[in-house]
Amino acid sequence: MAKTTIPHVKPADNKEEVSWRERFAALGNLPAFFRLVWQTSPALFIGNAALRLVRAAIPAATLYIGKLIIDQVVALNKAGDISNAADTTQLWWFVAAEFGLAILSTALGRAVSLMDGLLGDLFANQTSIRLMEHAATLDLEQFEDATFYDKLERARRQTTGRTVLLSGVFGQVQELISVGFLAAGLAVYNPWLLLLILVAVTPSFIGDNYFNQRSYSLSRSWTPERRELDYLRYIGASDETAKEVKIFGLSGFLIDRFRSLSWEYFTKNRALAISRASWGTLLTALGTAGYYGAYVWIVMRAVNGQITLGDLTFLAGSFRQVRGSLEGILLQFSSLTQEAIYLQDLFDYFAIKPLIHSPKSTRPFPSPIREGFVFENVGFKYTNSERWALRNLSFTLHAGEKLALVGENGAGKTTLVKLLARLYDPAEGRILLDGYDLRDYDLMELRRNIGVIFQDYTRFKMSAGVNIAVGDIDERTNQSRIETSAQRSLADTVIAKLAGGYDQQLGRSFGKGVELSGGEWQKVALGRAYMRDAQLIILDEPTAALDARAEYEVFQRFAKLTEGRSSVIISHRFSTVRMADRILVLENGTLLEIGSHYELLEKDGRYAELFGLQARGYQ
Ligand SMILES: Nc1ncnc2c1ncn2[C@@H]1O[C@H](COP(=O)(O)OP(=O)(O)OP(=O)(O)O)[C@@H](O)[C@H]1O
Repeated sequence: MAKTTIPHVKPADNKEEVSWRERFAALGNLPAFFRLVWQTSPALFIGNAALRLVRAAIPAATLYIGKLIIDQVVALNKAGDISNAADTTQLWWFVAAEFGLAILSTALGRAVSLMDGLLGDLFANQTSIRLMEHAATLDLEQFEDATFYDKLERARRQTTGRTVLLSGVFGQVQELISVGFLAAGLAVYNPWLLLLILVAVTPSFIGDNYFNQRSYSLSRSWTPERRELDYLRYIGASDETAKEVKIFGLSGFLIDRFRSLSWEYFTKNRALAISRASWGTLLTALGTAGYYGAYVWIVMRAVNGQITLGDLTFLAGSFRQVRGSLEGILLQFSSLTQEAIYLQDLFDYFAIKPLIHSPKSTRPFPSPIREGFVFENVGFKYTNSERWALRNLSFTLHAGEKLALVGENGAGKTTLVKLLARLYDPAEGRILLDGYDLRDYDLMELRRNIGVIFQDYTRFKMSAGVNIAVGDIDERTNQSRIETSAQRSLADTVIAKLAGGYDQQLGRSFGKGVELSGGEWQKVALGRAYMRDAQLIILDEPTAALDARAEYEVFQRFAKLTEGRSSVIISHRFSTVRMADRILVLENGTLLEIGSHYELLEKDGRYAELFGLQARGYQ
């Protein structure tokens, strides 16, 4: 992926107003933007620029030929010999030339918008890919941060509609060149006309800038609410939520929230749009008055015979076009700075750097792991929380050991697992692997050696085979490996019942997808653990949805299949937990007890209490 160096300005995240200085500074993003567009397709980029250049010369040329035609007609009239074929040859050549220019202009216009469209589509695709690539490098913690999500959301919106900016800037340059030609013609007659035009368009330029700024600020400050609106629209009409929305009768509640939030946004936008339209009309009228002032002056000169009729049409036409083009340029300029500020959001997102990464020089990953993982006084706090999720945690997960984590909801079990996989780094203390800090190893290699199935595993709306293969996606075409993994996790019996077998689309979102039961999904997800040839396998409540027989079978197999490897199991079922070599009991993020099932029963502490509670429940 090509590297892009960027941000020039950074409007503070929730700031409502964007100053003029910031708007101009945001234009500094344009070179980086054009680099991205150039990388998208150099051929389309050059083609587009070249065609626009040619097109820029057409208006002045057309007007000038128009002037020649009129002067010629007047001259022929004066001579009183319009029927003389020899004298009209030149006239018809001029007409033919104007006709040719008109055709050329239309053809070029079509070609340019075709190229804009193609380039825009390609650019949107490539930016989406970059967006996903960058997301893959970021930390889990960054995804859990609401302001990050707002940035991501704004960046995502940049991936479409960027053709506006693209054709805007190209069009701007094209217009400027056009105006250059026309203005040169006007200046020859009277340079003051140019000044008059500039004065005439200034009020509407200032007005437009002001309103663009307000509209950007409004849209920016409403990013969280717009995200909420999207979310409400999604949960109000989605297969995933339909069940609960119906049972609990939530649609009224969701619609009310959507209605009030969207109405609030609409009214703010409407107020802005109305005042923009009113001021726009007034300020443009000022410009029109300026134009007619100049027009009167030109007409008077023609009446007095100071300029020819051809000159009159050329000047009036040029004047009208220069005014229109200048107005367009200035208007575009203000929306251009607005687009450039939006662009800042995209670049801001790309500028977010992950905090968890591999060190410059890495230590080779032990194969096999000899000593195991050692937690030394580990503490961790989520950024958006005041509480320590884990604190003063010290224990060893020996190589080849089967460790179970037990604790009440919120005790910190999942957090511990996330630290092992370096989804987060400890805020205090450290985790060692075979004597060295986890941070000394290559991050990808560490993750390759650890297989984790989380309790909230993802149900990919893809084929059954892919849903297992995600455990080691490089092996997705290795059918026998997928099937073996499925047998080990009991997913094979689930898949045998599917009409499409391993190719069966799961989930109802696409085509002929079928939905699985909770336990069936869990068996499929468990298969991922066996796809991965990991040295440490972690199952976070992997059997919560399984029936008693399936759970028993899964663990019998799991014990056998993880022989010689380390494993961590989180479970609230003591029938599962007791099979572990040692059990670690967590409470409020701290270690309460650690030992084998029998040791802990003998100790008669919290584990014995919880075990007794559950056992009594079955009596
Ligand atoms: N992403 C997060 N951001 C902020 N706080 C979090 C986050 N994830 C977990 N927590 C908090 O950290 C604490 C430990 O959570 P953790 O998920 O590790 O508990 P657990 O023992 O796995 O619970 P359970 O048995 O319910 O799965 C909880 O108080 C929880 O509210």
